[in-house]
Amino acid sequence: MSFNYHDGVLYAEQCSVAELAAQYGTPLYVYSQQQIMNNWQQFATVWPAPHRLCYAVKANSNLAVLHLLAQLGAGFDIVSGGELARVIAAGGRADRVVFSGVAKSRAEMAEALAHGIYCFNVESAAELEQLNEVARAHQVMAPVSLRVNPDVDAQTHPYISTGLKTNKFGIAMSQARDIARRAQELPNIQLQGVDCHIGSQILTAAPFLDAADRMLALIADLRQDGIAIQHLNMGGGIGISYQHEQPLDVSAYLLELQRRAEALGGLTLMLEPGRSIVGNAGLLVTQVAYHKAGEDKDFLLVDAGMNDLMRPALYQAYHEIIPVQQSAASPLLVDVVGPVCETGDFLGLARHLSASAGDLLAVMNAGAYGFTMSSNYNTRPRAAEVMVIGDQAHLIRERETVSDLWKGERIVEVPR
Ligand SMILES: Cc1ncc(COP(=O)(O)O)c(C=O)c1O
Ligand SMILES: N[C@@H](CCCC[NH3+])C(=O)O
Repeated sequence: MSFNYHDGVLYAEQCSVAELAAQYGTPLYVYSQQQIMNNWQQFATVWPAPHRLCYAVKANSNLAVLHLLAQLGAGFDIVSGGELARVIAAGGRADRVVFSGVAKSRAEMAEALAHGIYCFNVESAAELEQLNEVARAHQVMAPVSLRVNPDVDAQTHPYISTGLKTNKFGIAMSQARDIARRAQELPNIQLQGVDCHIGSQILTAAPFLDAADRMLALIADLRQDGIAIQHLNMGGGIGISYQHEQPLDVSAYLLELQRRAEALGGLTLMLEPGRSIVGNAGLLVTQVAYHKAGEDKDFLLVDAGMNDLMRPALYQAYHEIIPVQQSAASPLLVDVVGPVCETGDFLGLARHLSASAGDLLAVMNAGAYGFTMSSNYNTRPRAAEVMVIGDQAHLIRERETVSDLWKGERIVEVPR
């Protein structure tokens, strides 16, 4: 791991987290470049070409993170025109981009066609028809993968489960053959593959392999219908350890996927990992503003809130919270809560910590869906982000200033 204690002080690679907080202020996101690279290699070493890894940009879309992954040879899974623009700005290759999302606009389709992306992961019959129209208007062929909903239970939090037929995502398995046939008929659609994504923070291989079997059976059916399918994209979703969970063995999963796909033959495999690439490579540093002794329990009131890290409030997600400077004082039972005016504004409940005003805490495993889900609620500027490379720290996003937050707003005079 790239975050370790030395003489009681937390380090990110060879940089003291306390010194980073002193230099850049808090709340502060700190990422380890080495950890991102290690996570990437874990996939890349067992995934020989032509198989392709498309990093899910939504997990962490900082340009420095995207640039690093582009240099490592990554493709990118995007869900908006904004994410496409980020990939391009970071030096990513458009021809390695796959475009997911249930409600792509015409403008987003046109933009992605102009850049020559690898394919659109199409999620409905209506989207397919619209994409054909947009491609025809631009006199190009639109490369397409059909995102199918395999109806498997990913056994994860209901808000991040996407592969059940009650979820909004993907084309129902029962409609996939008809829609594939329609794709063949449409003059500006080039059907290349099929994909699925069953959910996120999945800790066992079983739901993935169950989905893979269903997708492979579909590919066999489509081929029987005379429809050539060249790739199978199994999406992202590989979980990480936030508490003491045992995550699945990535290489074993990838090898088993390859083994099952080889039985069918002629398939390029793709994945869209997000969290498993950046999740454990980031932490959020926050400073304790006050210690409040309550009647029933104590609170540590800190300067990071749900607007900085939304996962605890939104999913009751657990993030380990540790002191930046270890102390010998005996820990107290506390709720670690933010400054936002919401009861759901907590980073951790019922934790054993000894910390007082001015002390720094690190919220661990915050590299994925941390900064990207942050907001300006309560007119709070978003945190700065720092990338650590060995003993060097690089400011990769400045803290917002308050006046940034009303850019574009207009005062309207009240009629007299
Ligand atoms: C279509 C798609 N692909 C990939 C991902 C990345 O998932 P994860 O970060 O769990 O790997 C997501 C998010 O859940 C997604 O919706
Ligand atoms: N945002 C979720 C992950 C899933 C999002 C993408 N489908 C999280 O923080 O865990």
